[in-house]
Amino acid sequence: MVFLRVNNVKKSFDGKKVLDRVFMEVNKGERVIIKGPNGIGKTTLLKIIAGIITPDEGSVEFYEKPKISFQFQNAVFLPWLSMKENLALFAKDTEMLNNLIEYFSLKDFLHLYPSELSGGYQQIFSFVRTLSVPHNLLILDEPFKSLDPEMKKKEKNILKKHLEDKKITLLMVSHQEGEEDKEIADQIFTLA
Ligand SMILES: Nc1ncnc2c1ncn2[C@@H]1O[C@H](COP(=O)(O)OP(=O)(O)OP(=O)(O)O)[C@@H](O)[C@H]1O
Repeated sequence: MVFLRVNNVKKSFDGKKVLDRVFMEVNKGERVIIKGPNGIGKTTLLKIIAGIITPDEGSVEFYEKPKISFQFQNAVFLPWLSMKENLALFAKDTEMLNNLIEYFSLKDFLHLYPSELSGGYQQIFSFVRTLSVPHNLLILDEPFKSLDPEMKKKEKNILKKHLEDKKITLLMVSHQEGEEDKEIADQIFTLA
């Protein structure tokens, strides 16, 4: 069953063509990894699908009402709130949130402010928040960036379990090497 279709999408910034005639079809529950060199337009495509950026031409059609949770490439938190307060703002699935706090051993970090966390832990908190926002379409922009191999494995394992359990559709930008993407992806979509 088709979940979404990207139909002939074009986008330019300041007269520079970034996306040109992009077509994409994603089935419900499918896991799509989007690849391509830096600056080719991967984030722009994700933002167009999420409705954050409007395409110059073309359209994105959904065949089921999307409930989107989006992890941005750079973690965005309110600097004047603790991590606990930041999570409480959006992470409405408290069962998922508490399970993930336990799984990633984050309890000791909850009282800290975003600027007091390492880059890797900011990414993990961002991932935890994204999974704890109710969704049927999960959009992850380089979620493994800045993670050490052990954390990356942990994050991948919980992501796979989450997708399997709930029939969630995944769009993910990733720069993983070689066979690594195949652990998660049903479809690899390359922008060139
Ligand atoms: N709001 C914007 N205004 C102007 N130019 C933009 C804007 N957003 C993106 N661009 C440009 O569009 C191009 C594609 O950017 P995008 O972030 O989509 O690439 P990417 O493939 O995700 O790159 P990376 O792998 O480095 O994250 C870049 O040249 C970027 O500078």
